[in-house]
Amino acid sequence: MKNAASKTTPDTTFDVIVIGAGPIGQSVAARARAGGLSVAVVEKELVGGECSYWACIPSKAMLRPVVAVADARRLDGAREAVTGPVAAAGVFRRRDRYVTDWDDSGQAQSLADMGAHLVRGHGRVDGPRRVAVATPEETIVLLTAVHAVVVCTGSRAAVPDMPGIAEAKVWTNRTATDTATVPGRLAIIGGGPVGVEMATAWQGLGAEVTLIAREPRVLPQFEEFAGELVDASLKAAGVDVRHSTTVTSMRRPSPAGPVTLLLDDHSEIEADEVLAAVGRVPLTGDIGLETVGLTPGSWLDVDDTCRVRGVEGGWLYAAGDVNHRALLTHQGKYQARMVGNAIAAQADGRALDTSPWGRHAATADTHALAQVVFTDPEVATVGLSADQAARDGREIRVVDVDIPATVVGALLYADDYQGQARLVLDGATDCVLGVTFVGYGVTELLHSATVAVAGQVPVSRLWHAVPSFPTISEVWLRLLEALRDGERQ
Ligand SMILES: Cc1cc2nc3c(=O)[nH]c(=O)nc-3n(C[C@H](O)[C@H](O)[C@H](O)COP(=O)(O)OP(=O)(O)OC[C@H]3O[C@@H](n4cnc5c(N)ncnc54)[C@H](O)[C@@H]3O)c2cc1C
Ligand SMILES: NC(=O)c1ccc[n+]([C@@H]2O[C@H](COP(=O)([O-])OP(=O)(O)OC[C@H]3O[C@@H](n4cnc5c(N)ncnc54)[C@H](O)[C@@H]3O)[C@@H](O)[C@H]2O)c1
Repeated sequence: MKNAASKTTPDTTFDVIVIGAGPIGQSVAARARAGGLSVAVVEKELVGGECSYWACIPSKAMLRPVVAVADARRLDGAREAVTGPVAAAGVFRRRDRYVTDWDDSGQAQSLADMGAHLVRGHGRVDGPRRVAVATPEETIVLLTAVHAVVVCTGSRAAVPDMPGIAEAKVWTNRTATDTATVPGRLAIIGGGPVGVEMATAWQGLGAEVTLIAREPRVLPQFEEFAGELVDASLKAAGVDVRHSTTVTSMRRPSPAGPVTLLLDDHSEIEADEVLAAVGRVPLTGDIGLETVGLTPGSWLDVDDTCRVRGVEGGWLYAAGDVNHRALLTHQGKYQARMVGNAIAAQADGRALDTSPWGRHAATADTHALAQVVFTDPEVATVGLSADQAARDGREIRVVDVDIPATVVGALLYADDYQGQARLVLDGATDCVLGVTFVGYGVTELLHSATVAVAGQVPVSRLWHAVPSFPTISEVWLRLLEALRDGERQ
């Protein structure tokens, strides 16, 4: 791992201090600089964070070649051109290029270009408006913030507690995205986004993957049909998917030998590596929260402007994974824009607009959260699922369409298209509350749905948004027709 040279400044008072230079910290810095404020950014590892080097970027760099080959295999005429397996070495080279060989000098330069001061080292809050940075040179740099400190320290992989797990040396998202050899057999614990994406990638790269999901289906937090379609496709690709199954212990008697996993049904699985994909833990254990009356190790509880609750003076903010609102890069960057704008507005003496959908309220986190899971088929979803809307006590209308049965553009895209779409409407206003698409090539459709949900577009107006023929986006028309046909019955 290479680090760009450290650069601190003699001036230790800044308008804003950001702890953590992942995508979210960088975005806060950019907005605060755009608002005319001076900014220090503290980073203990690589500028760019988990997302750039061990999460979004490397995982998608590895998945795209796997899915491109699968796409070709779904087309008569193109299928014949695929004459061998995915070349893992080429995929790893591609990934290494996208993570710039884990060298952050380019991203450090971007911070410098925006006029933010990078301080390399471990940052800790040190009482009100102060941050102490333990530098690699073993000095302490004390920084003072005039307006705000923003915690953007992100999260790390959770590792389940069970006998034998320490000796088994399990993979986390880091190993799963920076390893350059394909294990013969890979067992994955957890059927969330990390579990299903990594199962897709590593099975595609040649490993024999077993996916162990605690719930009755994978992707339990999404619409039921999403989990079912992804589940079926993983099985069709050769993944051994076990549902409603828990690993109770594991043993790896020899460090270079295989791992044996004991399951709750008393059966055993042998694997060469095991990936823990069971969620995240906040990186707040050692950032000085106790100096301002907060609990170390906890997710930071924030309001809609991402200001941390319970801190006198309101100078502490938290954005990105660390506040647990939405563990996604784009949603965190959205929060960062709110935070940067709010701090700049307050520094200027301007009032904040914190009303729902206001300029300084991250309303989309709760009402228009968008996410794509890059499996094959992909899952693209925004807003509320039918279950979430019902749990909120809303009166809703739900309509589903079978994409290959109704959308010719989908069939032109893939000869054996698999997919489904769901529209969730507010029964009182007929506005779009949520949309889920599952299918090949649906990722780029998602933003149409995001605009409809965030814009609270009513169905009557959607009829005037005419999708082009013959594209997969004609699924919108089929959803409206299914809704109208349902009304006639
Ligand atoms: C395998 C995987 C794939 C993913 N894919 C996607 C995807 O496709 N799309 C998507 O939207 N999201 C994806 N995510 C989620 C995404 O990675 C996170 O939501 C995102 O990284 C959060 O950004 P962040 O800036 O809050 O935290 P991070 O990216 O974790 O950055 C935090 C930074 O803070 C630094 N830091 C921590 N503590 C300190 C300290 N005390 N002092 C100084 N610096 C500190 C860290 O070194 C790090 O650089 C994925 C996650 C995983 C695990
Ligand atoms: N494309 C994307 O947007 C993308 C991709 C990867 C990750 N992410 C984000 O990163 C975060 C982490 O993802 P994740 O999949 O690790 O977490 P997750 O919390 O979304 O899913 C983890 C799954 O593991 C299960 N689990 C928990 N403990 C377990 C145990 N001991 N044994 C078996 N199963 C167990 C959970 O029930 C859950 O289904 C999520 O918020 C996710 O949205 C996003």
